Amino acid sequence: MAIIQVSQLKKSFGTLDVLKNVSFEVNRNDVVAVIGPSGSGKSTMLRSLIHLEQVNGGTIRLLDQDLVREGVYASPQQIKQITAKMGMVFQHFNLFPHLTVRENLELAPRTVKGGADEIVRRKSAELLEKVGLSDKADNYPARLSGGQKQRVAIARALMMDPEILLFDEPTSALDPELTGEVLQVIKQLAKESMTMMVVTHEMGFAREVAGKVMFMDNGEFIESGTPNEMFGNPQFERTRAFLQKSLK
Ligand SMILES: Nc1ncnc2c1ncn2[C@@H]1O[C@H](COP(=O)(O)OP(=O)(O)OP(=O)(O)O)[C@@H](O)[C@H]1O
Repeated sequence: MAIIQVSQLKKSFGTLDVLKNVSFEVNRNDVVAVIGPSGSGKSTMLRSLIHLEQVNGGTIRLLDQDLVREGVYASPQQIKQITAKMGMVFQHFNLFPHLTVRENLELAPRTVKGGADEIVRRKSAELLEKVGLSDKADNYPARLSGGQKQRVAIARALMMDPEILLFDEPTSALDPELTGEVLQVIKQLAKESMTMMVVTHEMGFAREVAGKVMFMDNGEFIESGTPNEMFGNPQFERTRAFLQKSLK
């Protein structure tokens, strides 16, 4: 069942048409890798899904509710309610530098959801264990490696029990030797059937973990298919040309 349904999405920044006509669906439990050249609109598409960008036209239906239908947005209250079921992980982590790792995890559940202290504390401990960072709970982000920061960011997103997780180039800011630990956490989430869209330049990850790969170019999805189709089938010419160029 499709829990992300997007049709004819359009987004411009001034005179620059960044999303020209974006349509796609993602089913529950799918892991989708979004690939494509720099500037093609991948981040803007992802940010539009969680209402960090306001689109100029088209429809985004999430978990059977319209965030925006033919360019008309739901009420602020409905938008809040819909986007509360989604989590996002950013390229540059976006952790609060003045809060410890544990406080980063617990801030939103306490303030937004008004969670009981003990339950929130238990959950943050569980999630830090899940991402292998139990011993860093009282550290400030500045004391962590990039890979550790990104694992904290993932744990923080999970604190809100999202039904959909969006990742915007989660390993692009990391030294190559630190990408593995982050990809491992995402792989584990895939095993647990989390619905995920991952904008990535890591073709190995797309091949290994994603059930579907979507190739965006110039504000549109041009080709999509299973990793085997996309990376092996000459029919997907545009993707193949992009891969050849990006491997050079
Ligand atoms: N807030 C903004 N204001 C003006 N232009 C923007 C803004 N955000 C993005 N753009 C422009 O929109 C285009 C698409 O950007 P976007 O970040 O979505 O591409 P991308 O495919 O994610 O690229 P990359 O792989 O380099 O991250 C780029 O030309 C970018 O400069």
